Amino acid sequence: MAEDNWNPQDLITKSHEAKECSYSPYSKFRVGAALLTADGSVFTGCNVENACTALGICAEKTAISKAVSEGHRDFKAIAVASDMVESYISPCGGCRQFMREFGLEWDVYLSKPDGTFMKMTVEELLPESFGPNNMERKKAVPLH
Ligand SMILES: O=c1ccn([C@H]2C[C@H](O)[C@@H](CO)O2)c(=O)[nH]1
Ligand SMILES: [Zn+2]
Repeated sequence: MAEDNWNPQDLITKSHEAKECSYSPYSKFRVGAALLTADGSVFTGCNVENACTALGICAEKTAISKAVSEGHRDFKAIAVASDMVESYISPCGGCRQFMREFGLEWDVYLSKPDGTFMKMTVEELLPESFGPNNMERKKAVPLH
């Protein structure tokens, strides 16, 4: 996906494709995510549940962790997909905080299976948030 020339619909399609890998035998609620980084890479994720149900991980967290663990911290957008046709999938509070760690001014596309979406910034999803700037004495080690 080219850096300055990307189509939200492509990212949304990738999030629905990622949903196909959802491991959700307990909730039967499939979620997929596709995260676009500043250099044009896309990292996808799905929710991964567990018999110890509290240990499940959301699709958004999976995608963000994949990207960060491969050296990406600069994000442009994340698309999120579920099977709900009546309402847009809405990231849980934990995922909103997870997104916020990497900035407030990037976009979240909340989608439906027909490809329609609602676009919100991370800041709109999590106003008045607590973030890395509130932890100035614990600066992250820079990548390069
Ligand atoms: O935005 C969301 C909302 C829910 N879930 C997952 C968590 C759990 O596996 C299932 C039901 O909550 O959906 C996500 O992955 N992302
Ligand atoms: Zn979540």
